[in-house]
Amino acid sequence: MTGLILTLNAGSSSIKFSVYDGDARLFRGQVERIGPNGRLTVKDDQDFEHPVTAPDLSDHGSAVQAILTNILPLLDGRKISAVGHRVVHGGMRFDAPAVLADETIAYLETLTPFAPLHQPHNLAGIYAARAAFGDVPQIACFDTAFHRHHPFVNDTFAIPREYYDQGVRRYGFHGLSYDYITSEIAKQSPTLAQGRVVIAHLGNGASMCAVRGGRSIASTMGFSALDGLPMGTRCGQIDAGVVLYLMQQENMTADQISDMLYKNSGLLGMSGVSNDMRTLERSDQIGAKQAIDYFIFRIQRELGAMAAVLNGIDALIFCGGIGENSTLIRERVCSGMEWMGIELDHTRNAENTPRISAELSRVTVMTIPTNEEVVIARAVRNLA
Ligand SMILES: Nc1ncnc2c1ncn2[C@@H]1O[C@H](COP(=O)(O)OP(=O)(O)O)[C@@H](O)[C@H]1O
Ligand SMILES: CC(=O)OP(=O)(O)O
Ligand SMILES: [Mg+2]
Repeated sequence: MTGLILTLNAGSSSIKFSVYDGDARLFRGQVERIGPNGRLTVKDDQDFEHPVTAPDLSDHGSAVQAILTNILPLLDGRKISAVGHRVVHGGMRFDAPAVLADETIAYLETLTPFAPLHQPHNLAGIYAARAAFGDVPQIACFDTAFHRHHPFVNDTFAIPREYYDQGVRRYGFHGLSYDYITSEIAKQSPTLAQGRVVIAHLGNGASMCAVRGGRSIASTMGFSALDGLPMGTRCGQIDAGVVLYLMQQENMTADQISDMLYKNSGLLGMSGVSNDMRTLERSDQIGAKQAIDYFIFRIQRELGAMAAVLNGIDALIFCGGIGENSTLIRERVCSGMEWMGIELDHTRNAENTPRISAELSRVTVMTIPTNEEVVIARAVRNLA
């Protein structure tokens, strides 16, 4: 491929992007906290931060526009020859990246109700890139693909079979991140790559994945990106009876419940303070403390479950905005897990070094910065 590759990775609260020339990354950056306090950063590969103009970062569509307006002038006239997108949901159909034909996009539109906080933003990026770059190949990389070969018991709910056949399954998400981390483990330790690894992707969205021999066995996320751990604004695992109660006794509509569970729950809903872990860590409000306590409790509980599913654990990897940066959260997750063979080295943990477990810890604990863009660019080079 002669031209440049643009990757777009729209999350629930951010859009990350990179520009690659073959394997070499030329630029990267992100719009963080999309909304009234959104912030755009653009860096080159020497980590030099370019000045930006970003008048409107109020929603995902305007954030994509701002990214394009700011990076295209930096390319010295070189053309973008392919665009790779993170797409959260690939449904039952995709277990690998795909070229975005009209018919594929139409299929992805039908999955919006499965991932309302993500899929529309991913599609907005696809439409914006089409408008900006015309016919250049566009490739979708699916968060669900990494998990598509879960054993049946980890793919189903105990409801009538017809719903499984319709696609009501435990898909799992954050697959690009898990794919990247798995490939990094393989580079750093071929022995661990063959082993039983639990990866905790703790960002604004958060999930954990059990990996054996490089393949996903289980995810804490299920049918939607609501399940599992509590997140910035999402509830995580919830008794279906609560949803029935809200409908039947509180007379809430489906839209109201959806808004509540996706946008007003999780760390934000519990704390009444913020969805942002940095703010919660600094807060002295009781709600902030309780929200963090619950976050830790659920991660530890799922860690036990993941280790059981894997028949033991050889490594625990932290990634995502919280996993990569919060010394406190990693410390608290590991504290009390000595029975499982986890022992932190507190100095290394405070330094965010890759290996943060103690020399004699039976389980290797690591912090590995995730990079979904590398996985997207890899797929574009293979398919475009
Ligand atoms: N130094 C830090 N300490 C604690 N939390 C942090 C730190 N840096 C970032 N975070 C948290 O990471 C989360 C965002 O993670 P990220 O993976 O970037 O989000 P997204 O899911 O939108 O991609 C926020 O809750 C933010 O507060
Ligand atoms: C699937 C998901 O939760 O993604 P994000 O962490 O980007 O919100
Ligand atoms: Mg993310």
